[in-house]
Amino acid sequence: MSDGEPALEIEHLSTLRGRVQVLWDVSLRVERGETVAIVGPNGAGKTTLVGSITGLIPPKAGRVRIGGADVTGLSPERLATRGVALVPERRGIFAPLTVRENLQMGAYARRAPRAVLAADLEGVFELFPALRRYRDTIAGSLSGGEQQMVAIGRALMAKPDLLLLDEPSLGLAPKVRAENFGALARLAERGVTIVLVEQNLRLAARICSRAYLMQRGRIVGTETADELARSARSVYLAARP
Ligand SMILES: Nc1ncnc2c1ncn2[C@@H]1O[C@H](COP(=O)(O)OP(=O)(O)OP(=O)(O)O)[C@@H](O)[C@H]1O
Repeated sequence: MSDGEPALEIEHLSTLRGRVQVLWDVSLRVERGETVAIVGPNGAGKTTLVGSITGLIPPKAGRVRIGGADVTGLSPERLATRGVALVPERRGIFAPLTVRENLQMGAYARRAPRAVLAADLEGVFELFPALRRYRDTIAGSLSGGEQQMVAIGRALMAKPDLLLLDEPSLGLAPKVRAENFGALARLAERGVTIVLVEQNLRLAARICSRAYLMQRGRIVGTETADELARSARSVYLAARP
């Protein structure tokens, strides 16, 4: 990644799913060290946008730049070597492997010395103490929240320049959700660049400094964390009987 360039820059991205256009002229920019949310209702196109950034759903038009380098349409594997780590919706861990093996898989492309990898593993265990306890447990047998810790930990083992998370609050009980967002907040404080795709505005506002709002495949506005927290309150009040 070159100095001074934004961590992520998307310009005029349009993407089809089958024959249906799902993303329309999406542009956004995330500076290094920022934590930025992409929020919007079901079907707004958030997952498609993540897929277009990570090469799973190559765009029809537009550009994706990571640290100034054009990575449009690169495969997820190639993108991983450019410093982008994805925590996918529904987590995508290796269920038959142990927690430790899952975490080690995250570092496979790094060719770092053993001592460095051991220190990084220790860093993940410090962030998620539950994983230290379960390091030799089969990951598939853990709770949803713990599996998400594994997925985030695995992404961190890649030492990413950009951490992308797709709906990390999905389907989790409030307590473990709060724990996991606490860990993300600590990562944000340490200067990890985070792009968080989220439907839960209140949670997004807790860790992000600003947000892009998506609706029907377009970016329709931006909000600061305070504005986002206020919108979360008004959505909540509007939903009350
Ligand atoms: N394989 C597909 N073929 C055609 N249309 C699709 C396909 N997958 C998704 N879509 C449509 O694309 C639109 C955006 O979906 P996407 O999953 O990106 O939204 P989202 O904001 O991530 O929503 P969610 O929170 O439900 O995941 C939706 O209207 C959806 O119906």
